[in-house]
Amino acid sequence: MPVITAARTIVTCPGRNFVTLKIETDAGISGVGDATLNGRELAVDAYLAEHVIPCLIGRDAHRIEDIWQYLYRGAYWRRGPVTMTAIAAVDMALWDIKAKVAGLPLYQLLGGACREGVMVYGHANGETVDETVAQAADYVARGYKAVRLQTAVPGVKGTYGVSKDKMFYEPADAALPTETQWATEPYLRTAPQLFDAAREALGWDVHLLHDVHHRLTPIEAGRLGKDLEPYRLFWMEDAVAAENQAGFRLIRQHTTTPLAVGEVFNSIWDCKTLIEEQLIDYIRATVVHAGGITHLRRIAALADLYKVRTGCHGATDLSPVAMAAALHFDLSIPNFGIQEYMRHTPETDAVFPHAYSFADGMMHPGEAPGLGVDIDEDLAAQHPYSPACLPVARLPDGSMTDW
Ligand SMILES: O=C(O)C(=O)C[C@H](O)[C@H](O)CO
Ligand SMILES: [Mg+2]
Repeated sequence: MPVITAARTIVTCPGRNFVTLKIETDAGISGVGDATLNGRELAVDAYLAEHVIPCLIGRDAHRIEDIWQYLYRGAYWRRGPVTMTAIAAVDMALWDIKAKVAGLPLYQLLGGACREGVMVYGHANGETVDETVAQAADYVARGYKAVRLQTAVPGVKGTYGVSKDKMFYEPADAALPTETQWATEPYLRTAPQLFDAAREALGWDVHLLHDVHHRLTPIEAGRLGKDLEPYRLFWMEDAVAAENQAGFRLIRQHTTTPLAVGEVFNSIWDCKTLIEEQLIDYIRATVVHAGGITHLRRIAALADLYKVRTGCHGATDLSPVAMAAALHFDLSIPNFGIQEYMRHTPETDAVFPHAYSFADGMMHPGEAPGLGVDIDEDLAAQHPYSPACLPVARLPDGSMTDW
């Protein structure tokens, strides 16, 4: 059995902040796990360093489930994004070690491939409907089978999802939260125009997705879902604040547009009602924020009973370590739906050399043993941590709303 001899976190900022956990064993084999919680990176770093790492030393690295239970139950204060991101990092690193010891890519240990590749969606965004549709066309030309479209709402400064840097959208942009605006009525008028233009230009052979980013009330979301029905979206994401799960019952009564939610969920308990009552179609809980591969497999198994498919979060704040873990998971589960894929910058890719690849709209984790991703610690050290927060949003009258 490989015994855990040391563990440490590496905080680096190759364009954006990432926290990586590295666990070492007496077998000379180490594993990596992503511990990045966007805008709150140092909270997880401290949680790992102060409360988790001391508990790992001397344990059998192969006992993944037992260590998961030990950390989850042992905290007494269960769940929450900081705790579950820390546990996720440990879990990913232990699966990495186990698969390296076996000499197999991780997906083989998870039951083997259920499909040839993982369908991903990219992000198209623009200041105008035309610019956004042109961006989407660019993604289609690059082989993408699915594209998320977000366009600026006229008169709304800093509309969610619209960025100057088209390829590497990163909302955590300042040491203190940037103030953006939100106005629901113009948004509800603009979104159907966007998808009308998109279908007109792109046709029907590409999946179109949209993220509402928690902005609407349930009845507004029902109206938007209904207005978008003619354009046959793959999904409408985060239509209401995810805490208000009863809101999804109301949305369901009004629209057949498929619903996705869950990027901010951190445990199966967040997903349970929505899945069991079949209030959603895609669960977006992700490997780094929902307790790692061990816990996400449990969520996917529950979802499979109700024909709910996965659509894991995959924004750039998930490091290449989490991206690799997600791809092994996606390849191995029966009820995979789609995987979000926002490309990392070349600086990030250099710090995290990886085996996964993209071709023709599909990704594959590769055949390297383990997760197939590493961290170049010398290079990481050249990019020191730089504080960056997610934005906040205000309504036209100045009151705070959900970002
Ligand atoms: O990728 C998405 O769907 C998002 O909503 C991106 C989030 O705003 C981002 O990951 C927050 O850290
Ligand atoms: Mg989202």
